[in-house]
Formats: sequence, C-alpha cells, structure tokens
Amino acid sequence: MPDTQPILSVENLSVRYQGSDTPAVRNVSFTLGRERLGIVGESGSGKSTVGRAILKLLPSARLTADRMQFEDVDILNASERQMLKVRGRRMTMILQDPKFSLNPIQRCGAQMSEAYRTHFRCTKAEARAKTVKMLEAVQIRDPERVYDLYPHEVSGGMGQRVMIAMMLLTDPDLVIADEPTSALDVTVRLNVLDILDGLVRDRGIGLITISHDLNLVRNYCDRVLIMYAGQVVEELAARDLDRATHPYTRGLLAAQPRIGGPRQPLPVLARQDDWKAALGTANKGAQA
Ligand SMILES: Nc1ncnc2c1ncn2[C@@H]1O[C@H](COP(=O)(O)OP(=O)(O)OP(=O)(O)O)[C@@H](O)[C@H]1O
Repeated sequence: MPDTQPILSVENLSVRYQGSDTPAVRNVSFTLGRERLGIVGESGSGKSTVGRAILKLLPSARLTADRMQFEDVDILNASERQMLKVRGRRMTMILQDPKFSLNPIQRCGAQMSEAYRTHFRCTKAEARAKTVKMLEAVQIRDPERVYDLYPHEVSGGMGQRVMIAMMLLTDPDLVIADEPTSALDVTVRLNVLDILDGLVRDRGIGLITISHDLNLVRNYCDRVLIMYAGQVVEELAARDLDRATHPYTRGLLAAQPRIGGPRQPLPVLARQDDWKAALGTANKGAQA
C-alpha cells in the first residue's frame, strides 16, 4: 500500500499567464503522499502549469492559492533563495526530451556531478562515484563510458535514463515527471517507465506523472487527476479509471484505440459547456 500521508498539499491553485484573459489553471486542489499520482488531460488543459507552479517556475504568471505546502516548505511564500535550496534537491522534474533538457556541450556525467555538487558539499571524486552508481541504478551497463559521453552521443532512451538518474541523484522526496517518455519509441518507453517506477517505489518517492496517455497512468500510477480547461474534473484510483463517471473522462476512454477492438472510427469527444461551469464542485473531490 502506498503511504498517502501528504508530503505535498495544494489548495485552490490558480495560475494566470501575463497577457492572458483566462487563467491556465483554476482552483486545483490535491494532496500527494509517497505514492504515484497521474495528471491527465488534453493538450492545453493546464497539466504542465500545475507541475511548474509546484516548483515555482512561473516567472511570467500570477499564481494564487489558499495553500501550497511541500513538507516544511510554504511554497507560496518561499523566496527564490529558499526555493533554490529545495528545487533540484528535494523536488525535481524530469522533462520530456533529454535533447532539450541536458546541456549539449557538457559530458553527461560531468553535468550530473555538477548538479549534485550544487546541493551537497563533496569532492569531485565523490560526486563522480555517486553519479556512476546512479547511472548503474538506471540500468546503464557501462556507466564509466556513458559518464564521458556528450548528450548527442547517447540514444533517446539512454538520454532519458541519464535524466532520470540526474533527477534522482539528490535523493528527492518529490519528483514531477512531465511526459517523461513521450519522445521515446514504444519499445524503449516501457523499459524507461519500468526503471523509473522501480526506483520511485524502492525509495518511497512521491511521483507526479503528467501525461496525455490514459494507459500509461493506468499502469504506472496509484491515483489519477483528470484535467479539463485548467480544472480538475475528476479524481479516481487508477484501477477505477474504467469506472470514471465524468463525460470528459468517459470521452477520453472511448477515444482510446484497442487492439482487437471494433474496426469502426473512434468516437470524437463532444464537449459540453457545462463541464467548465460545474467544475468548482467536482474539484472538491480532488482533495483526497
Ligand atoms: N509561458 C506561457 N505563457 C502564456 N501562456 C502559456 C504559457 N505556458 C502555457 N500557457 C498556456 O496555458 C494553458 C495551459 O498550458 P499547459 O502547458 O499547462 O497545458 P498542458 O495540459 O500541459 O498541455 P501539453 O500537454 O500540450 O503540454 C495553455 O492554454 C497554454 O497555451
């Protein structure tokens, strides 16, 4: 059973980007324990904005909330100086594509060691040893060789494992994985997800996985928040996804192709205006 004692509490989070008339995220509330939470929704529904808000990485947006608490850190009122101690150390983010997330002109191992030494006082040799061990933990067979490679010299799957290793190196309590495998082909994807899943479970990390993919969150999460137009329309246990009641979630499920399923065109989501209006009440259920 996952430990659902909250390490993160978010209450009524709203985010409005500068120059935008409508908020990108509205009244989102949820808690996270040492468990795996999925945030699913179509493109533009606000999933990544929620992730970036938790890390306070939204310089061009106005962020309001009743509460955003990560362990002993009051995120809402924390200064940038305080956030620098937490971000990348106690809470980290795995992004979609290592090509854009790793520094192209620094060797993989060197950038991992440097990130580690930003947060921990140790010698270069100690950071190197720690890094090599972490590369091994993400099942890179020849970590000493990979340590000295540039990001363009590793495959997409290996690059993403380097990213995962880099983000887990500081032993964080919270990891936000934003579409962690959508840049990978399907065979490598499952391998990378299994590695991430194993490490997160072994270390008791709270994981938020942001994804478009209902099947991914079904298999790799304990709980799921469904977002639509900046709000949470439904929250449910991943195993109960097929019993979702909100018409938006049902529409997403019906639009999933199935091997061996009927060969008719997949239904197109028929959106209803009241999905946006009724959200204030639906989101109350998201405060697990
Ligand atoms: N830096 C920004 N400035 C202005 N608007 C933004 C910015 N980032 C995102 N938005 C807008 O905020 C809304 C939510 O975007 P967000 O990236 O959070 O959605 P998402 O669900 O993660 O989408 P995707 O799955 O495509 O990444 C969108 O309408 C988007 O255009």
